[in-house]
Amino acid sequence: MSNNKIDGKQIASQVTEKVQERVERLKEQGVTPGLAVVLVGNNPASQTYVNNKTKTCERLGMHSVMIELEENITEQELLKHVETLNNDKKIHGILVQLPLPKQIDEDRVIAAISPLKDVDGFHPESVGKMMIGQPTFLSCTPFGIMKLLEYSDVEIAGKHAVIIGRSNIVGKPMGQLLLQKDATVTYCHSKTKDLHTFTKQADILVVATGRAKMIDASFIKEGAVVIDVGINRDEHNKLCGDVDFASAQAVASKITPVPGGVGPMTIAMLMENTCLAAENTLIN
Ligand SMILES: NC(=O)C1=CN([C@@H]2O[C@H](COP(=O)(O)OP(=O)(O)OC[C@H]3O[C@@H](n4cnc5c(N)ncnc54)[C@H](OP(=O)(O)O)[C@@H]3O)[C@@H](O)[C@H]2O)C=CC1
Ligand SMILES: Nc1nc(=O)c2c([nH]1)NC[C@@H]1CN(c3ccc(C(=O)N[C@@H](CCC(=O)O)C(=O)O)cc3)C=[N+]21
Repeated sequence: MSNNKIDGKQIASQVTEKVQERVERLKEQGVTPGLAVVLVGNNPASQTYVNNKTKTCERLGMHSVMIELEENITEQELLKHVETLNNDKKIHGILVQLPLPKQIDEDRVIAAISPLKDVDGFHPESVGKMMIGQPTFLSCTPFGIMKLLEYSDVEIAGKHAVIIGRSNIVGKPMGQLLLQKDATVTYCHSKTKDLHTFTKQADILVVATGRAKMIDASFIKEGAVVIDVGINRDEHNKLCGDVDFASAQAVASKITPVPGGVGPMTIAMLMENTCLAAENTLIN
């Protein structure tokens, strides 16, 4: 199996093309969708993602602002910035890049973002709505993975989906979205005993652990679809996923690479969510 790579970059560009059309329609009605990205401190990896986000905005004709704040900012000061953005009519989406420095309570910052501008889908109101299947902003990475599966004609109903990782931003919402499409869902995490037993049953395996190349062919059932969320650096400082791609590709029916898999989809869905937030201002 050599032609089984899912091209996330290509699918992301199909998604952003549709977003671009919606941006043009919004502009005809006098609204330019605007995204604010808040970056605290100078983590070089975060800087790269944030730059990708603002560049994509510009390419699609959207308005974007980047707010860079000192590592030692207080929680109160950060909350003030969020409040200003909540009240800014030119801004439809707010993303506060995570993780935040330790003096800041992430939950409080996320809760301070207006749910109408919560394009990350991290606010408790958005998470709650997602859980009960009401329309809302969906967390960009799991949302992007659902699109990848859709564009790649992967059947979900009745399949056993195994998720490794249970973070609030990737693992947990991923399981919910797959459940809503009638998959049978199993969550694994660092306390899971005998991980192989579970992963070997997976028709769809989503890996989001942050452990470089931890999943090789021995964990994978012949013909499974493998989605690699991880973004790590290997021993040569090269970008790599949580899956050992060369090994896994030989047994998977379809597999996402890193880079060029889930990452570009996360950004595409952020653009779609920002566009939706702007459209909502015309309806409400
Ligand atoms: N491509 C993209 O767009 C994005 C990529 N990422 C990347 O995805 C990865 C995961 O991100 P995120 O969910 O935020 O990470 P977290 O660190 O928040 O969560 C990692 C999860 O993996 C579990 N885990 C860790 N080690 C093991 C192990 N050895 N066996 C089984 N489970 C394990 C943890 O278990 P426990 O809960 O028990 O600690 C935890 O639930 C990272 O590499 C991150 O950089 C993240 C967001 C977007
Ligand atoms: N509030 C918040 N929202 C996030 O969505 C969020 C976050 N915080 N913190 C960090 C993680 C990580 N994340 C990525 C997004 C895109 C790529 C991406 O575009 N990756 C490219 C490669 C990028 C590179 O070259 O480094 C790829 O996989 O092809 C990666 C990772 C979003 N996150």
